[in-house]
Order: sequence, then structure tokens, then C-alpha cells
Amino acid sequence: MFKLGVVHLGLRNLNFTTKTATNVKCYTVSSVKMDKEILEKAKKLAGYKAVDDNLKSGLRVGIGSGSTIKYVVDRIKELGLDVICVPTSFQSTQLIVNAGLTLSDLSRTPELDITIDGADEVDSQLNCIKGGGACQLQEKIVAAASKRLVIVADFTKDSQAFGQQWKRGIPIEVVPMAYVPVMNKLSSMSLKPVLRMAVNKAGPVVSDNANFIIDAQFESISNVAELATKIKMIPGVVETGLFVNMASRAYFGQQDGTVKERTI
Ligand SMILES: O=C(CO)[C@H](O)[C@H](O)COP(=O)(O)O
Repeated sequence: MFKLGVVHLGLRNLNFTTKTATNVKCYTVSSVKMDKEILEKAKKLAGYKAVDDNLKSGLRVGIGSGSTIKYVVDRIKELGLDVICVPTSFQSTQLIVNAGLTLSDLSRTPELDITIDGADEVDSQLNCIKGGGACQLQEKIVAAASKRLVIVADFTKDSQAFGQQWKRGIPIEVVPMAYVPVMNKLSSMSLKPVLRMAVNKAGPVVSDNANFIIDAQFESISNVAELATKIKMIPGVVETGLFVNMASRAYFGQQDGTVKERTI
């Protein structure tokens, strides 16, 4: 008898069918490999095109976080663009430094021409859910200091409405001593909060800013801006992963080798 199974690949689920326990492993490995290759190609397409279309030497650029941003940094390096880079996390600082690009910060470069960043889900209005990598606080600060925010993502992030693609909820950064009352408040708002736990460490994920991350799962969101404000108003919440009316353009790498653009 055929069974339906699910493989967890990072933040994504892959469906697969299998006949017996013995061929599960075989089918799973090839599915994961295939999926990973397709996604990496899509991320690279988006990252490269965003750089080609939007960057030139002399610009002050916010560098987002996540796996897609790697391709943005690769392309900047490949083209030899002389840009000033402001990171959004420890990971993004490493990418900039390792690529030999000019590293700055918001103290020295408080106004940026553009930020390019990834996203976990992008809706039809270019509102984003971010923070799958727990970097949303610095990402939002850097994006807010930029004239434009451009999103780079693979096709799995492209949605009409939140929750169609991203099932892990809204990442919310909280001060550690406040996490229980914050979770209680979120529950009273019909959200399902889960404290994000670390993988290779006992206990919770600790952000670059020494805070905890709560993932607030939801059924549907009718008014994103209102929800973002309500969550932000809870004492102890430092920042939410809802980026409302911030992005002006998104590039989605497709499976067929093209890049879909959305601009508002
Ligand atoms: O918000 C983020 C990190 O906090 C990332 O930009 C987001 O999770 C997308 O990551 P990836 O490019 O790996 O899909």
C-alpha cells in the first residue's frame, strides 16, 4: 500500500510516496537533493537579477540575512561593485567580510540607498513575513534606514495571502524575561505561540540581540498592519517579522530559469 509522507527540509515540506519501509530512504534522499538543487538555482537567479537591476558602484547597501542573500553578495563581488555594505546580522557581516566588500554600520552610514533582503513569505502587496533565521530586528532597522527595500526569494515564498506558503507563523523577538506573558497575550489574540527551540544547543534560540524568538502561528490575517501594531504594543516584544508596506519590489526565481518580478 502507498503511504503519504513528509520530509522536513529546513523550513519546507516535501511530499513523497513510498511502497515499503526499505525504499523510503532511497526516495527521500533523491527528492530532497532534487528539491534543494531547484531551490538553490531559483535563489541564485533572484539574487543575481536583483543586483544587476538595482546596484551600481557608489551606493550604500543594506545586506539582508538568510540563504538567498549569499547570492546577492556573490554577484556584488563578481561584478566588482564598489558599494558600502551595512549588515543585518552576524551571518550577513560574515558574508560581507568574507567577500572582501566594504563593511559599515548604521553609526557611520545611517542612510542607505537600498536594502536587498530575503523573505519567508511575500503577499500580493509585497508585505513580508521575515525572521525565519531570527534576524528580523536588525533587518527591519536597516530596511527602515533605506530608501528602498528589494526582496529576493525563490518561488516557494510567493503568495497572494499570508499562510498560503509559510506555515511556521510570525517570528516575534521578545525580551527573555517577558516570554511567558507575551505568549499568553498572543494566545488571547487567537494566535498559537511557540517558543523557538535551538537545534545544537539546549534551550531556546537566542537572537543576535540576546533575545528569544516566539513563532506565532495563525489561521488567517485579515488586516496585516493592524496585527503588526497590536503585537508590537505588547510589553516585552522587541520586533515582529511582519514587514508591512516596506518593500517596493520582489524578485522570485522560478523553476524554469526565469525570474518573476513584482513591483508596487
Ligand atoms: O528573514 C530572514 C532571516 O531572519 C531571511 O531573510 C528569511 O528567513 C529568508 O531566508 P532564506 O533566504 O534562507 O529563505
